[in-house]
Amino acid sequence: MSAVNEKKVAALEAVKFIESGMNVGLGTGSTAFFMIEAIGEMVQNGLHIKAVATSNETEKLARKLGIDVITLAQAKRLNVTIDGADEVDQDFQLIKGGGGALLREKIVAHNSDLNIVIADSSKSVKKLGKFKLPIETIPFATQLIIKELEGMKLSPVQRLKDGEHYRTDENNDIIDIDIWDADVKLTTLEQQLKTIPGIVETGLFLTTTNIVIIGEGDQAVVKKR
Ligand SMILES: O=C[C@H](O)[C@H](O)[C@H](O)COP(=O)(O)O
Repeated sequence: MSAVNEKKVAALEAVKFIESGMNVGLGTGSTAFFMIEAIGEMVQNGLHIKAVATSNETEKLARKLGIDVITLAQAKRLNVTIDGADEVDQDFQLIKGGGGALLREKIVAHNSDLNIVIADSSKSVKKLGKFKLPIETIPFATQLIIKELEGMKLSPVQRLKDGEHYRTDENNDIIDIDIWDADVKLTTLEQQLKTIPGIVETGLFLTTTNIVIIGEGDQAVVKKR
């Protein structure tokens, strides 16, 4: 079975956790797409939920499918959030942000009682870091942060789109860094990065995930923390 279908297998398992009356966080990306599509269908069939979107793209899709989208402030707290990941390890740690949505995704995950991550089997790794870690930076500081990250031997590369600097929904930059050979623990690395002024957030999600659902062929493998 192709990776695209494994994404759908994981997504369809995850939406079983959703019940009427819930506030639901909607992730971003090609895996989250299948989850949003499934929720749209459930709403058509009578499910009543309110949703908070982690990106403009997700919000647009959700509204198109008839899902009631509210702000995080209106929701106050989320019952469950379902989101994708670029990599997930055995300890429920993630790299996210390949699609540039890491900042809102991390805020939504932090404000959610239950965080479910869905992925195809290619995303499941023993060690995080083959995927370059995205970090979101304030444009005013980006070039100096790149110099600092070069000094930390993290091979920073500013993300581009159509030859221009990529801009997030919050109008920030993304720098992708190589953490594969970083000789510090991920928690330490996260702390080090967050102390650099101008780094708004990193794509390391180390503690928020409660459930990981991996599509393996036509099976959904559910792992609970
Ligand atoms: O910024 C994007 C998000 O973190 C996505 O959830 C992540 O990049 C995985 O995306 P996809 O499901 O398209 O591989």
